[in-house]
Amino acid sequence: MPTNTSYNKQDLKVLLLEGVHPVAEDIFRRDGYDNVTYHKTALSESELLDTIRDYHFIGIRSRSQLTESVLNAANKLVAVGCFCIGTNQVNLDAAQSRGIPVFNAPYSNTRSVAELVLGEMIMLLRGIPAKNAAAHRGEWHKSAAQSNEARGKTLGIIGYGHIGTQLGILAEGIGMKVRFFDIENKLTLGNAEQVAELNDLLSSSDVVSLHVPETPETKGMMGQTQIAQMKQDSILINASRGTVVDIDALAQALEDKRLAGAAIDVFPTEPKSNSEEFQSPLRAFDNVILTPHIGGSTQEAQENIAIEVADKMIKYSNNGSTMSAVNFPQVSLPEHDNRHRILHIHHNRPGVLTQINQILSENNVNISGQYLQTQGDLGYVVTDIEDGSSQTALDKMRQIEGTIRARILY
Ligand SMILES: NC(=O)c1ccc[n+]([C@@H]2O[C@H](COP(=O)([O-])OP(=O)(O)OC[C@H]3O[C@@H](n4cnc5c(N)ncnc54)[C@H](O)[C@@H]3O)[C@@H](O)[C@H]2O)c1
Ligand SMILES: O=C(O)CC[C@@H](O)C(=O)O
Repeated sequence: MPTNTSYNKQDLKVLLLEGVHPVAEDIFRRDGYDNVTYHKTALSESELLDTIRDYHFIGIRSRSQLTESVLNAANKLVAVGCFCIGTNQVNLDAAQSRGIPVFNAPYSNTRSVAELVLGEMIMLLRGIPAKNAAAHRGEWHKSAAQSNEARGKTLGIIGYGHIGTQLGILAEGIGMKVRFFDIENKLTLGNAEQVAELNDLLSSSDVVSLHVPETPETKGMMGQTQIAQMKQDSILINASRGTVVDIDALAQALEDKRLAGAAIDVFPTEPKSNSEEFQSPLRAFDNVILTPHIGGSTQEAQENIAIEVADKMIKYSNNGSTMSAVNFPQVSLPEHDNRHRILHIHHNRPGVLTQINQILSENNVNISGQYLQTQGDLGYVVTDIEDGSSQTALDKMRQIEGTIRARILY
């Protein structure tokens, strides 16, 4: 249901990129945000620099890079929606320091990734990708050589989070033994076993599958040394982030017949659009499944993501709630029917709350509810008020030292 706001929703411009599921556009329009621009592709940095200044909301997937310069140009930007899990394509600190929350969908496509990896693992253990490629060329490789059941084999999962755990359960369901390596101590599901050292996992697994985020520590974490620690004729799967595996080292291990195969969904450099050629040394190998970053691309996942992220952006716009923002203090707010709500975003320093309340008191504004949350250098104070001059109070709050932005909802 459209809610009343202090602004005209039709004046707020929404830019949806990278073919996010169309239900996102429907959700914005249904709530009264009629000014939606929808693109099937990503925009380059220079295109974003030209375009973003007009928009209040932007929805992207993993290709569009919201760098500090792009965010500098985004004068009107209120919030960013990443219609995916990963948020490494956004400079989160730069967004935070400008008071822009970034939302994502941390769970909606995890099952899709786990299912794809399970399928790839079974295919690779049977040597199907190479046999399939040969059959397409007219060759007939009827042989059981290097063709194995998954039952009884060991799957080593690196990163036992939302995807890693689901994969572990699915793999145990077909009789695999599951071991995992994670930097955190994790509650193990099923009969999975956490191992303390990465090389222990690598040297004992028939299949190694990566499910870590992109961080400084995971960049290149599967390099020449780690790949050399993997068992002879084992399989490497990466559907996490392209920077995690050294592709040249993997290509060399395949060339040397150290590994039996691989499945790679994410790459250090990915084409910006479907019309750009995909370049990779892995194209030379029949025993490698190459997929165009579609681990989470199912109808079910994309629709759920669109609903989740569009709802979060609209809720923030209409009501100020920031639940599950990845770079912002998280506040879950009740509706504010018949009350004005002032949102104040500031650098987290002592005395700001006192000054806000002083201003409200001096303007005879009666507070009916107040919420404060901080994260790092950012403070977020939400004040519901019943009477008094809210616009004057807002104008004064904007003068408080350290204020990044403030707005009012009614
Ligand atoms: N291919 C796709 O289309 C696709 C789709 C969804 C997610 N992803 C990517 O998959 C990855 C995992 O997603 P998730 O939802 O399971 O994330 P998650 O945050 O739930 O789990 C990540 C796990 O990795 C662990 N970890 C972090 N750093 C580590 C390190 N250095 N060594 C070992 N473990 C480490 C964390 O403790 C956590 O348990 C993310 O990079 C995400 O962007 C890709
Ligand atoms: O949809 C995408 O572009 C990214 C999918 C995936 O990598 C994610 O981070 O959720």
